[in-house]
Amino acid sequence: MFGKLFNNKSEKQKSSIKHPEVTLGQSESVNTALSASEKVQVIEETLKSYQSQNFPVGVYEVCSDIAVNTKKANTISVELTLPFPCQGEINCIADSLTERLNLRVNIKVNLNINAVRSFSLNGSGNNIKNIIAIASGKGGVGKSTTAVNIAYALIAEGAKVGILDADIYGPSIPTLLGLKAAKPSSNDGKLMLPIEANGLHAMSIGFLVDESDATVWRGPMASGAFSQLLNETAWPELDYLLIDMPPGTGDIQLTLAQKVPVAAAVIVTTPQDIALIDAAKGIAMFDKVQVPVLGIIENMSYHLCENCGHKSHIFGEAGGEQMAKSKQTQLLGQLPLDINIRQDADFGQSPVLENSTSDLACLYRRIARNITGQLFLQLDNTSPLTPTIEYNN
Ligand SMILES: Nc1ncnc2c1ncn2[C@@H]1O[C@H](COP(=O)(O)OP(=O)(O)OP(=O)(O)O)[C@@H](O)[C@H]1O
Repeated sequence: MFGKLFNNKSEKQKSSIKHPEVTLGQSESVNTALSASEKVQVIEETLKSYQSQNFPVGVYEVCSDIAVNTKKANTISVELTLPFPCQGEINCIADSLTERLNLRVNIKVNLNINAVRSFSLNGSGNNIKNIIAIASGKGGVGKSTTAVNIAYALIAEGAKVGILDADIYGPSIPTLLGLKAAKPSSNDGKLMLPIEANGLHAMSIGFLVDESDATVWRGPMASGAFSQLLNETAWPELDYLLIDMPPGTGDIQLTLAQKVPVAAAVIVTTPQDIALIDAAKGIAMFDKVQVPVLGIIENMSYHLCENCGHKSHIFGEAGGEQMAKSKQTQLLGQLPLDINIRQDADFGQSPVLENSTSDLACLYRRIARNITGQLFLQLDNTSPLTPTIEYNN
C-alpha cells in the first residue's frame, strides 16, 4: 500500500517504513450494530481518508505502527506512531470517530521523530534532533513571545523541546520563562545544565551575565558567546531546539544562520508593511545560507473586541498571507493581538500553560504542529512528499 506514495524514495528508504500492524483484541459486544472488526475498519478508513495541511496523503500513510484495542466495552483505544507531534489534531479525529461509532475512541500518538539534517556538535549537542530558527527581520514583532509559546505548544503536543536565546544583546527568554534570577549549574564542571521551565529546557546569556555587560560586546564576541551556549550546554534528548534569533538580518544573524546546523527557519512578522519588508529580507538571508524557510507566522494579525467580538486589523490585513504566497512558502498561522498574550509574557507565563485547550493555546498548538509537520513533509527523507535533499555545508 505504500508503493505509490513512496515512489520518490530509494528502495532502502522504502524498506525502512514498517507496515502498519492492526492488532485486534477480543471482540466484545458494544452498543452499536457493528462488529469489532467493522469498527476497526471504520477507524482505518477514517485514518486513510482524513486530509489536512499536515496530512495531505492521510494519517495512515505516515504511521509506522497502529494498534487497535477493542477489549473494553464502550471504549476503543488506538495507539499510533507518527513522525511529528500532532496529538491535538489526532484528538479531533478521535472525537469525530467517537460520534460516528457511538462509543469512546481514544487515540494516543507515540512519536518517532527523525533528524532531518545530520550534524555534529560538541558536548551533548548531539542529543538534539532538529534545530529550528525562529527569526524576524524587524524587532518588536513578538518573535520571542511567539517562540516561547510555540515551545510550550510543542510540549503539549508530545515533543521534547529546548529553547536557546540567540539574542546576546537583548536576551528576553529568562523574563518570558519567569526565571530572571535563575543561574545554571554544572555536574562535571564542563557543561552547564539548561534551566528547566515547565518541561522546557532553556539556555540564555541572560542566565549568565548582567544585561549591561552583554550590550557592550562586539560582533565576534557575541557570536562566540552564542557558540559556547549551544556547545557547552548539557542538552537532554530533544526532538526540537528552537533558536530565538536576534532581530534583523545583519552580520550577526548571517553568521549564526551559517554557523549553527539549523534544519529550517520560521519567520515571525506582523501584517504591517514595514515589518513585511524586513521579513522578506529575513527569507532572503536564509536563502543565501541555504536554510529552508518552513513558513511565516503572522503575529498581531487582528484584535477581537472583548465586548462586541468585532475583529479589527490594526496592523493591516492579510500581509503575511500575501507574503507567504509571493515567496512560495506556507502561512503557518495567524495570532491575535491579545492582552492575555502580553500579560502572560510579562509575568513569565504562557496561555498554553494556563489552559492547553483554550482558544489561544489551540492557535499556538496548531502553529506548532504546522511547523513540525512541514519540517517532516518538506525535509524528512522518510516523508512521502520530501524530495531527496542535500545540504552543502
Ligand atoms: N500577539 C500578541 N499580543 C499582544 N502582545 C504581544 C503579542 N506578541 C507579542 N506581544 C508583546 O509585544 C512586545 C514585543 O514582543 P517580543 O519581545 O516577543 O518581540 P521580539 O520580536 O522578540 O522583540 P525583539 O526581537 O526586539 O527582542 C512584548 O511586550 C510582548 O508581550
